[in-house]
Amino acid sequence: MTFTSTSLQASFVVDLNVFKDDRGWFARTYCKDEFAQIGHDAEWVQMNHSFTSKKGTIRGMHFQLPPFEEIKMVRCISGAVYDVIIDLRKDSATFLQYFGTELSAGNRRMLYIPKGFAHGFQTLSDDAELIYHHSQFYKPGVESGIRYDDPVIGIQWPLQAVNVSERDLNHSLIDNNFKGI
Ligand SMILES: Cc1cn([C@H]2C[C@H](O)[C@@H](COP(=O)(O)OP(=O)(O)O[C@H]3O[C@@H](C)C(=O)[C@@H](O)[C@H]3O)O2)c(=O)[nH]c1=O
Repeated sequence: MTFTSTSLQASFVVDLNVFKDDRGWFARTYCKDEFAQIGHDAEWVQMNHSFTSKKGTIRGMHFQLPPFEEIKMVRCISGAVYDVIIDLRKDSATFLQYFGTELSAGNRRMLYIPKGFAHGFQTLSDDAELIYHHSQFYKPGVESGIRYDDPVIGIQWPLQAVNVSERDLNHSLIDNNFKGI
C-alpha cells in the first residue's frame, strides 16, 4: 500500500498494490504492520457497506461527538464518488478546511480519516457502493453533522446535489459558537 498525505494533517490517500495475473488481480486492503507507518494502531470494530442508486446524491457531512470520535477508512467498490473530509479539530492549523478526492471501483483508492473529521461524499455514477471501516461503534445519539453546502466550508461539489436525506438537510450551519471537536 502507498500512503500519501493529504492537505489535512494525519489524513491519507491509500493506494493499493495490485498483483495482476491471467486470472485478474489481488490486493491487500488492510495490514496492521503497514498501517503502523501512519501511526494507526486502533482496531476496526465495525465495517459498513452502502449502496447509492442515483448519480449526484450527497450523503454527509457526518461525525460522532466526543468521546465517541472515530477513525474511518472508506473505499468505493462500485461506480465512483467524490469523497470529502472536513477538519473539525479545534487546535488544527487546517481547522474548517476540506479535502476531496475521487474514489472509484476503477482506482481502488481509499481515504483514511482520523478522529475529528466530518465525512461525506457525492456519487459520480449511478449504483455506487462504499465500504467503511470504523474504529468506534455506531452510536445514534452522538451523531452530528455539517451541512454539505455550509458556506463557511464552501465545498465545490462536482455535480448538482440530488437526493440529500432529510437528516442531512437539517444539520445546523456553522456559526461563531462552533469551536470544533
Ligand atoms: C451509519 C449507520 C447507520 N445505521 C442505520 C441508521 C439508519 O436507519 C440507516 C441509514 O443511516 P444514515 O442515514 O445515517 O446513513 P448515511 O447517511 O449513509 O450515513 C453514513 O454517511 C457517511 C457519509 C458516513 O461517513 C457514514 O459513517 C455514515 O454516517 O442505517 C446503522 O444501523 N448503523 C450505522 O453505522
